[in-house]
Amino acid sequence: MSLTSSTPEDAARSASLSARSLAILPVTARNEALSIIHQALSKAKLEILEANANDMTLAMQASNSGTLPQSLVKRLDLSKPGKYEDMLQGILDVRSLPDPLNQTTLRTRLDDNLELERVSCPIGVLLIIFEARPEVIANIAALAIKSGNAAILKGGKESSHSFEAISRVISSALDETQVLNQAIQLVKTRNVIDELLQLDRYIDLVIPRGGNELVKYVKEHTRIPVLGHADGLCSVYLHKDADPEIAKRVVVDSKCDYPAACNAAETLLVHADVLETILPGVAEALLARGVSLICDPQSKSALQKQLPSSSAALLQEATETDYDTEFLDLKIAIKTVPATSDSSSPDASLDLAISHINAHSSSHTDSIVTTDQNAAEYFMNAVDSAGVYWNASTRFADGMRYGFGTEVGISTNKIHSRGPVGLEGLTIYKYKIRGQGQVAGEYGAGKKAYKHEKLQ
Ligand SMILES: NC(=O)C1=CN([C@@H]2O[C@H](COP(=O)(O)OP(=O)(O)OC[C@H]3O[C@@H](n4cnc5c(N)ncnc54)[C@H](OP(=O)(O)O)[C@@H]3O)[C@@H](O)[C@H]2O)C=CC1
Ligand SMILES: N[C@@H](CCC(=O)OP(=O)(O)O)C(=O)O
Repeated sequence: MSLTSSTPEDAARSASLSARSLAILPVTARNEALSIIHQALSKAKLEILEANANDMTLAMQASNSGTLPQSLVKRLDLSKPGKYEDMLQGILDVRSLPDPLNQTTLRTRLDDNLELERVSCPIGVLLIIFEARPEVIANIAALAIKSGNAAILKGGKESSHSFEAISRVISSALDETQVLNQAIQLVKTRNVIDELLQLDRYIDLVIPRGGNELVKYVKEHTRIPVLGHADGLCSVYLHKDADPEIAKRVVVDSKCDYPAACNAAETLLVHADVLETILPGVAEALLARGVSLICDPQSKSALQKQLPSSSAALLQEATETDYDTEFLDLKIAIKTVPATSDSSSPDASLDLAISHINAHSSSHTDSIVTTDQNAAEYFMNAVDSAGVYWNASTRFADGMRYGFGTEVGISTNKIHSRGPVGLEGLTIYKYKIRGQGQVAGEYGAGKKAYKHEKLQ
């Protein structure tokens, strides 16, 4: 990993050259590089946590003076129990996954001794811009190396000490491997991004992971394909026949497990029939975890009837913008889905919930709680999001939880990869033809015919 390429163009050019050599390294060499990085990061834990403590001191000062959101401080904190170990485990998990390269996904006999094959391969050079979450650098470095891609990384400025310490360790670890040091490049400041975005001759894909503004900015300033990982405005919908215990578990986990994450729920949709039956238990559980409930008039009046007055006094009133807000905090906007019937639809309320989600969510992850399998399958087919869940927390949207080892982030793009991006999301394919001197002009009307036989 290079910390010091002299210009953005040098960084991109050398990354591009390294990508060529990485693409043809055997999986044993790529895995060995991951083992060496893992050992180095394990050994350097104290040094890295010290650097992270420096970032945290500055971030907490800024947060106390109101200039930095709490959600950013939470993401930045690498000392939270288990976080460092999860980062290390992610590297080992990626190492144990099957090689994503050179996998044949199609074979066709075009004619005798003329075979077509589709084979997975790396994308090339990735430019990945992400938030101030220090462990992401190790996650992405592991995925990039295993998938044979070079990567240029830019983390959030608040994580600069942690980022530099982790980069230094990965950089000297790479010197002991067959992966060229320049395959993973670091850029430290945002002012080089504009120039990198112009280098489409060297960079093959940009992955901006952060707020909508970042993704929009990148899309407007480059000709390089962009795989946006934008905000997560995730919803949970409690249908009329939801199981009350499942409703409580799913909603509380979706909101409270890690409120600063993009896969935390921000909106709770509730069928009108269960406002006074299931919602109160869910609301009490959320209030007990310190969540502010921002309610529409129907849900507020139902809860005022059902909750003790001390809890009812905590309810807040929603405005329309609350249903378009990613709080990243212990807050949730509650909206009632009217109990309605419509002869043209078997379940008009379900359609209303789906329409709300398709209009207001960020196509990241949305969940329905219901005991009705048909309603659940209908919801999962009709909601246009990267993750659509039934009776499960939105917090499952994650590469580690999907068995991808770890993730680059969660793509909110529709192509080329959607949801948590792991090794498969970082590969593309090429077509190989093996022939014996055949030419295209031999085939066609009145000439030889193609066989087009599917091969195993
Ligand atoms: N879908 C997903 O996988 C993820 C989504 N998110 C979303 O990200 C948001 C939180 O992250 P937040 O800290 O606000 O992230 P930001 O979008 O503010 O920043 C993320 C990164 O982008 C850089 N950046 C921002 N704007 C520009 C620009 N115009 N030009 C160049 N670089 C730029 C920042 O640089 P600098 O720090 O130097 O300013 C930082 O490195 C939430 O909405 C969350 O849901 C977060 C993580 C993953
Ligand atoms: N997939 C990760 C969260 C990904 C993510 O975007 O996180 P964040 O940077 O906190 O918004 C997880 O479940 O913790």
